Amino acid sequence: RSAGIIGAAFWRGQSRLGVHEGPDRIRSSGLLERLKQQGCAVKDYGNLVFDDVDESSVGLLKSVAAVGGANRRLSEAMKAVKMDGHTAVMLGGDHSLAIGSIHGHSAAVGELSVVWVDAHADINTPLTTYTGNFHGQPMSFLLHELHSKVPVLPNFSWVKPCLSAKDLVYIGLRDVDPAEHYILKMLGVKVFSISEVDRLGVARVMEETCDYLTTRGKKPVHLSYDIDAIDPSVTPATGTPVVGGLTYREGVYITEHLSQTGLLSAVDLVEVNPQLGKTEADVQSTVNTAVDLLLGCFRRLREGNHPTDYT
Ligand SMILES: N[C@@H](CCCCC(O)O)C(=O)O
Ligand SMILES: [Mn+2]
Ligand SMILES: [Mn+2]
Repeated sequence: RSAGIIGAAFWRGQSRLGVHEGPDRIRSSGLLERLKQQGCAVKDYGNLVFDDVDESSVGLLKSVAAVGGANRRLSEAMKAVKMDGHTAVMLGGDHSLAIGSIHGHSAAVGELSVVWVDAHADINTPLTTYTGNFHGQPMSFLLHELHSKVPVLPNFSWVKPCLSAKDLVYIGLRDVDPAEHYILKMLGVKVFSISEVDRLGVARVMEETCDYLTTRGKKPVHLSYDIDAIDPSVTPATGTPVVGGLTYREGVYITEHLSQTGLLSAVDLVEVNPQLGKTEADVQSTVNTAVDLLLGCFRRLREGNHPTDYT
């Protein structure tokens, strides 16, 4: 297995400064070295350089052209990493980056499944959002079923919907807007909210997630992991924390399980904001958890591991 790392130091999908420091902070905590130590080949594609575009708003929508431009650049980069044969790792940056990440992944592999691990559904449209923050809207640009609900926006005309609602599963939802809840119900999207995690346990959630996604054939899986899915007591350094989240153990189990399917083709790790930890320990706990989640995506098991070239 090999990992292709892309840093997307982008924050204009939301309004709290600092999330652009995520990629370098995750790297400096030893992600690449730890991946190599566990037998994974690693290629670091560095941090994307985003053109300066006007950050003007369109009505409530903030930094529209900047978000569209950054995601177009990311989409091109993701496609290139996948064409190079790696499992792609996109380090955010805010969750609006999932637009480019999933779009570029799909440009390389065609049809894919998405597992979205998050406290939030991020499925507002530009017309239902009440904050204007694009990190709450990425899914609306990606789903075929919502295409007619998304208005034409500057720097977004390159985005082509690339995901069907039946190929999407949410895990960890606990802060969903009414409009989002209506959309999820209307489209019949598969959701394992935190209540289902409580009711079923994470092992059953993952079994059902994988059964659901593979009934119509095995597609490459795109795991979009928002660090705020994890409980804020573990990962406080993030922009939209919500109490009652996944434990560290549940969070890592999700990645161990998906890694063992052999279908994991790209991972986003977003919304780590080093400026939002009250203490350095808060930041380190958040970043360490992000690194451990990513290591779990590349076959690290908590039971222990040894080099495959041992007999
Ligand atoms: N639903 C809220 C909060 C979104 C949180 C975004 C995060 O999950 O990436 C909004 O639309 O602004
Ligand atoms: Mn979130
Ligand atoms: Mn999110």
